[in-house]
Amino acid sequence: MILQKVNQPQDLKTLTQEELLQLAQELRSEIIRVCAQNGGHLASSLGAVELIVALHRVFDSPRDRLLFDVGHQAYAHKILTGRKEVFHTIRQEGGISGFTKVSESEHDAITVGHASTSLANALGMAIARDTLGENYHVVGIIGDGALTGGMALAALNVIGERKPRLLMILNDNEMSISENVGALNRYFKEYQTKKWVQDTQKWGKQVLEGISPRLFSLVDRAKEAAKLMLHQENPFYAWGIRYVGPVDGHDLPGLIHILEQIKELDGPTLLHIVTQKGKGYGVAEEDPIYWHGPPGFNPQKPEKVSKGYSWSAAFGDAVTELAHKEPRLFVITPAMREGSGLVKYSQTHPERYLDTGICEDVAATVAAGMALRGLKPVLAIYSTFMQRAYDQIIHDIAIENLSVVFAVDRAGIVGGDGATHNGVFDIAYLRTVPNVQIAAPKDALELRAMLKKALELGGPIAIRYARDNVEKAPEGVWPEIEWGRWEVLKEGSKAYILAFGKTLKYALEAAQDHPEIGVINARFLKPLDKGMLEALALEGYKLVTTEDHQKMGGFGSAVLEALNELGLKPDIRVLGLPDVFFDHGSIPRMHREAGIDAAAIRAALAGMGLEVKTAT
Ligand SMILES: CC(=O)c1sc(CCOP(=O)(O)OP(=O)(O)O)c(C)[n+]1Cc1cnc(C)nc1N
Ligand SMILES: [Mg+2]
Repeated sequence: MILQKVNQPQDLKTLTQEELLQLAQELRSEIIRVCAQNGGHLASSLGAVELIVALHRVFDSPRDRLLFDVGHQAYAHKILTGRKEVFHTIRQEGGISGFTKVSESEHDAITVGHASTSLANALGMAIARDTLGENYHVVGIIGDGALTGGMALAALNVIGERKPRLLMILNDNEMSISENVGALNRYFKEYQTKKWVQDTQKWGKQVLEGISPRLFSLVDRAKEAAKLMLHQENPFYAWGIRYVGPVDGHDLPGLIHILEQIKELDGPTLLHIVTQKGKGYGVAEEDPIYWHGPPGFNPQKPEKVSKGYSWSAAFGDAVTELAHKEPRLFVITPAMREGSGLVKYSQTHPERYLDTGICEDVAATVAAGMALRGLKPVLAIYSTFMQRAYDQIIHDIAIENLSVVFAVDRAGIVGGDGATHNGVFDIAYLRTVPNVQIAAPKDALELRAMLKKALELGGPIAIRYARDNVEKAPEGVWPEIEWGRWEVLKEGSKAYILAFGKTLKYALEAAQDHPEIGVINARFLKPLDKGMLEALALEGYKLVTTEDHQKMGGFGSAVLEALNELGLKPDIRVLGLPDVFFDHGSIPRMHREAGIDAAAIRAALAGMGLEVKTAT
């Protein structure tokens, strides 16, 4: 086993070409083995194995800085940089992160999880290096999906003007999570498949390698330059960035050779490599969408497993049905078709579906344009990724009170993806925006009622739901809902728990066998049900609010502000996430630690003088 001899990147420098090829295979096997037990970003990491081996062969991490965009494809990088003994803990409770993370290793140049940040970060590092008179390489590694993000494209614009010594590697597998989209993606697809590019590459390489590698490399570079000239419409040419490629991203000797050739070039260079997502593992090559991020599986007999009926599926079913009745409904996703439950919708209503690529800001403002011209856009977006559209929500949608429905998925702590993916800030940043309304359904039926009502009401409305399973609602059923009214689920004689969203299940658990404790489905946060709140306070009930969101600025804050406006001071406790980031791990454990679960609710009630069983 070669991997036994490799603990740090410098151990690659002495390996022969055969040993490096063997190492790549061993890395692949280890990634498959660990993803089979833990789940994880299998297909992306398999596709980046040769690239990562070549990078650590040619460059000197941690002196040289390797920045992985999104960071989900970096499993081989983690194994090669001193973490092979703990790689089996990836994404697990107390284990290493599933993305690169600065605090985890000196070899992890950036902490990531959101796409499209690597190039701007790399530019910053290159400028710092040059300003401080230091000397090391900065390499940004970005996928074709991440390159659809505005941040990445804008960074190229600055890089091409400033022209620092910087290497960018476009890992082009034509996939985001779904098939990749966008004009740039289409251009490269044509460009790569241009017959003459492929033929010249293949023929040229065979003939010239027979003569002399030195001659080959000279001609190889001449051909690159010629191609660039021939392809003046090549967008990188316009950006003032030297473009090299496309080259085979699985040809390890070829990658090492070309990286050595371009490593010392001055100015910004983009190396375009073509890879296969899922490379080396049949099922993942055939279906890189499912195997982008599978749960655990049997490595000998890998099969797709259903993860149950989720909130995303409930949303997808509802919006697919609604679109039959509402011809102006139009659904937008920023590159999360599968994650947002939109596969069926996209097949049923392709003419009213748009995948913008990984650009949530663009998606939000496209929705604004649609609303301005008579459509009823529904933007399906994860809470965490909606952070990328904050200004657009204010500037392009809320000021004019445009009718955009935000189907906010993954609201709350999400588990394996950790701090970069938790959806725990959206209430705070949405509720301060005038005209925006915020609701959280308790089940799939209430989701349908809210979606339908939101489309009727108009204005910017966010309907948020967690990364969780939910009971399927019957087709064709569209209940009415009294907008802005909370729902008493359980009467209480002394206290009420006001639960917003996912914590409702904890509230019901806490109130079980306690006739003195009532439970309210506080499903509307903006507008808050001030009438019910006032009545509860005036009647002297003790109150506890709960939410799977930062305590600061969340649902509880809204309740306290309302009570203050009403001039009421009931005995109240606000339970929410503390002012820290939650890493990857078990959601129930993090909820327990955060103090928002049933035990925490009972402890709060006990602290207010109620006789409750505190052990649940
Ligand atoms: C992990 C995660 O959240 C991923 S990985 C991924 C596809 C990236 O495609 P790319 O071509 O860059 O890489 P590839 O998988 O190797 O093909 C998306 C859209 N996401 C979700 C997502 C959405 N939006 C933003 C801003 N960031 C992320 N990370
Ligand atoms: Mg890709």
